[in-house]
Amino acid sequence: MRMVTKLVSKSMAKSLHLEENCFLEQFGEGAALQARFNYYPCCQRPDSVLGLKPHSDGTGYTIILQDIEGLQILQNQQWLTVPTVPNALFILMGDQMEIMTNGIFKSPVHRVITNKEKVRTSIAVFYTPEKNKEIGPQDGLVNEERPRLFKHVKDYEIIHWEHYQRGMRALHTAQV
Ligand SMILES: O=C(O)CCC(=O)C(=O)O
Ligand SMILES: [Fe+2]
Repeated sequence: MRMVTKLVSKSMAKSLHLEENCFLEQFGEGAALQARFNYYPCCQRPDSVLGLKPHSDGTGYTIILQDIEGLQILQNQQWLTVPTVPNALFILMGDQMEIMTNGIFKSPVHRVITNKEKVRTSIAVFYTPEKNKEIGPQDGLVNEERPRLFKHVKDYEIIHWEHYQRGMRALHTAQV
């Protein structure tokens, strides 16, 4: 998984014409990788029961492997289903990547719906900056055309969790 995060972090930096290690440096040597194994049983009332409530992740980003469809992303007030691609990992931006890219990569609200016939399992690996490490918009992404949108933050996932439990987003707390 470390290798995946190195590859993904470098690729994202390159795609924004930044020095390839800049995000890895923000995450720090002690960046956390935590895996959550999700099991969604069949549900007789998928019309009224969700597998996971709408939320954004407080991570840098989250690496997801899913066996069947169920994960949905909110875009323009519409829920879009993330397709299952065999042997593919799905990389979902978290709030801290939105902060580091000064709003260029968006951390989407997502949810999991339930299914009458099929059990669903997924593995979510949460990649989060090192404890006590300050992160913020990357220098090359703040300029006259794109003013700074976010402050520097530290241990953002704590405030994110407090908001999550109340069904709220925390990203506004990092806005300038
Ligand atoms: O089960 C999934 O596909 C996504 C899980 C998720 O969004 C989460 O654990 O934060
Ligand atoms: Fe999530």
